[in-house]
Amino acid sequence: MTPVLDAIAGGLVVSCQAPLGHPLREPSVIARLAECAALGGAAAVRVNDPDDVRAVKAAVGLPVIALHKVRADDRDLITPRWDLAAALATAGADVIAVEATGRAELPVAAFVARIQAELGLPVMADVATFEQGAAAWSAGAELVASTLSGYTMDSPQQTEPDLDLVAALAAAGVRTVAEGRLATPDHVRTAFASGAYAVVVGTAVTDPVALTRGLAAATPAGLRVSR
Ligand SMILES: CC(=O)N[C@H](C=O)[C@@H](O)[C@H](O)[C@H](O)COP(=O)(O)O
Repeated sequence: MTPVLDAIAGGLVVSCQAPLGHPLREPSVIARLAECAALGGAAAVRVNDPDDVRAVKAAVGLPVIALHKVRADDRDLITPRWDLAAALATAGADVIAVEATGRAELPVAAFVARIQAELGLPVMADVATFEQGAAAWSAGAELVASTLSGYTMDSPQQTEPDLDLVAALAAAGVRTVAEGRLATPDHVRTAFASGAYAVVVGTAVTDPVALTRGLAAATPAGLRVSR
């Protein structure tokens, strides 16, 4: 087992990301979010794009699970190309997260094998369904994450985390990371009770716009606006 897998076992990974146009979309700010995650007891952070990876690596000693989002017609794809994975490794990534839904430029087995062989890094396969997760695990991905469930046509659309997917993958012996819409300590506890190896939380920790929106929507003024 690689040391980074030991480091995140049973732990919280904080996803420190900000989408294009977000006021926090600036590497030095993302690095500050990663510092907060470290102070709060995170086992690792998940970070988008090489500039942010470099800034975070300079700021904290935590392992970095790195990805590079690419906008497609319907949604962001997670590191769908080899050149993006290689650039993340150069920036200091400890784990490469990849699109494992069949929409990367390489079939999952070839992509995973190339990252492991040429970059020497473990792979987190981001999936939406059990079949994709089982295939990525068979292909040798060190971690399989439920990241994309709810964001594809072939996965359940829901506001809650897909802990059924986490439970099914874990029961099949897959080293499974619960990611996507986890927002409360109860979600975290339930994810581990479902067999998760680690959990990733993003928005609920690092997006004050989303947090404000949720609270504002509960005010009389917010309720009037949303009607
Ligand atoms: C679907 C997709 O593109 N997910 C991205 C993956 O890196 C991020 O935008 C999410 O914030 C991350 O997965 C954590 O999830 P949540 O923010 O729900 O805790």
